[in-house]
Amino acid sequence: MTVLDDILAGVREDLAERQARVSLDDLKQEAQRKPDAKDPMPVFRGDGIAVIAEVKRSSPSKGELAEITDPAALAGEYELGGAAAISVLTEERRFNGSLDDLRAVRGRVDVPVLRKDFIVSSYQLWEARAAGADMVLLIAAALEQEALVSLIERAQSIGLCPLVEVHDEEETRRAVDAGAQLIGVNNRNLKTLEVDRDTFARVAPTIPTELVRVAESGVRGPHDVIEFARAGADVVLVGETLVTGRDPRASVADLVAAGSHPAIQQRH
Ligand SMILES: O=P(O)(O)OC[C@@H](O)[C@@H](O)c1c[nH]c2ccccc12
Repeated sequence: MTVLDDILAGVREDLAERQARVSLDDLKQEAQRKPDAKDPMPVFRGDGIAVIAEVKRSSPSKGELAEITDPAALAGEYELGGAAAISVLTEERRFNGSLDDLRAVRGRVDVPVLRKDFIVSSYQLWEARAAGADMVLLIAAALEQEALVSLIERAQSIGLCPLVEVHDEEETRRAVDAGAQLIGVNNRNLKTLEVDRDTFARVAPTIPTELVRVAESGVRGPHDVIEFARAGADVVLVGETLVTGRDPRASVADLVAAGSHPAIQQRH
């Protein structure tokens, strides 16, 4: 059993509990009362490398990273530093996140908000929208092709922008076939939790140029932003470096500045 299998088993148990408490109809009604979702794609395709800054308390590989008593305040700092979007981990068991964190962040920032979780059911898409999310992560390694296709379509139909996460060329082919417009290459293998920063450079060339490419995990600072940009990233997604640093606003600003360096060739 891989780490991913183990995480997914816990996610399914927690999901079943929530489904027993709140009906899908009630969730849909709540989602429909929310303002329309914000589309992150124009900014992602715009000048410079966009930074998605993540609210991440813990991870299965490192345990507790930061206490984060006020996720909204942290997200506010990220936004002031120039983050193009905020990612909020909502998985509870391993990442110590919650949908309450996402709601709090949504209440504070104007930029798009990503629900970062292990989504296996359209119920979780409605939960995301009801909590005010604009984007959702869909992990190719966690989904059969049929489920990936239908979750991408369903997400789009309720106004959510799906970020489809891949880790190798085969998953990339599946994501492209499934109609993904926004593809994240995770430098961390979710089956072993190992980070290999060369993953992005290896996999990115197999993503069609008209799609938007996100480099995920292992971004330690401005130098890595420049490296991933040179390898074809339009966007970087950064968690640990920001939550463990002393000044999250300044850290984001440094990454954003690196991503607008004139030496970086813009693809879009
Ligand atoms: O903390 P890092 O190394 O900057 O990584 C952030 C993000 O990429 C990582 O949290 C992540 C990428 N894909 C995921 C899927 C599930 C949970 C977490 C993740």
